[in-house]
Amino acid sequence: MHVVVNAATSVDGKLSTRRREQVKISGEADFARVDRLRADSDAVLVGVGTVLADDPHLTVDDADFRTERAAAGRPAHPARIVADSRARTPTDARILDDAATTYLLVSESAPDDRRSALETAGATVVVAGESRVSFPSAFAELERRGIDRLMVEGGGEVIFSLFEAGLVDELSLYVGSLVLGGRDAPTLADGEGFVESFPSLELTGVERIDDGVLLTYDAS
Ligand SMILES: NC(=O)C1=CN([C@@H]2O[C@H](COP(=O)(O)OP(=O)(O)OC[C@H]3O[C@@H](n4cnc5c(N)ncnc54)[C@H](O)[C@@H]3O)[C@@H](O)[C@H]2O)C=CC1
Ligand SMILES: Nc1nc(O)c(N)c(N[C@@H]2O[C@H](COP(=O)(O)O)[C@@H](O)[C@H]2O)n1
Repeated sequence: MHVVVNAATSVDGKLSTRRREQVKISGEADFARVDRLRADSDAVLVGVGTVLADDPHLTVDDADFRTERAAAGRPAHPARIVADSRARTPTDARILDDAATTYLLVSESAPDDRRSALETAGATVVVAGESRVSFPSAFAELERRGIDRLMVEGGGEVIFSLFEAGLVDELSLYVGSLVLGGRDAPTLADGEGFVESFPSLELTGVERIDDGVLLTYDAS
């Protein structure tokens, strides 16, 4: 599976505010680029922290991109995937509507009643890992279900885990021209943090978009 992480941060590396409220960091042209990335993907993944904070829809906005996908025999929208160890996704989350297939990656510790409620709400539940989602085994299962190109949209906990597991192939990072600050605000990669061996990236592109900069990296 080819994994592309995309995120937008402030110049001080924050994904959102200390209140974890969504901030529009990207401008119009960058959101159009993100839409293109979604349209080129088999699935888009976020963590449950992002679902709880943003209630995202994760569908393709541009009708031409959807038509292009349909012409290639693909569903109009990529599948949506939530990493949600304890099945905390609300049953009325936008990600569970019938616009696209939604996979919920849960761990063995997810309560049965929450799993059933989310299945009833339309999710396809995949169990991987004991207390938290094991991305290597979850991705192997997703690959068996036909997901070869995966886009990851955040947040910082999930992105850290994917770097830690060596599962990131590409990173595209839009740096908007604003400062969010806050020692508790989420950053591109949170989690435990690395102390000895750091994932190193190869810078493959620098481009001005809107009033910010798109940095692209090869991480494989
Ligand atoms: N500016 C941007 O591009 C984006 C910003 N955001 C912002 O990021 C914040 C949410 O990020 P986070 O709180 O970091 O949450 P997150 O979206 O990374 O989700 C973390 C949760 O995922 C679950 N999870 C399951 N297995 C896991 C594993 N192996 N490793 C890590 N997590 C695992 C856990 O329940 C964990 O609490 C929000 O404020 C949101 O607005 C989110 C996405 C993109
Ligand atoms: N690329 C990007 N730029 C920003 O400025 C952002 N705030 C985000 N956030 C991500 O977009 C998701 C919202 O998706 P929908 O519009 O609801 O489909 C949000 O959940 C973050 O993953 N991204």
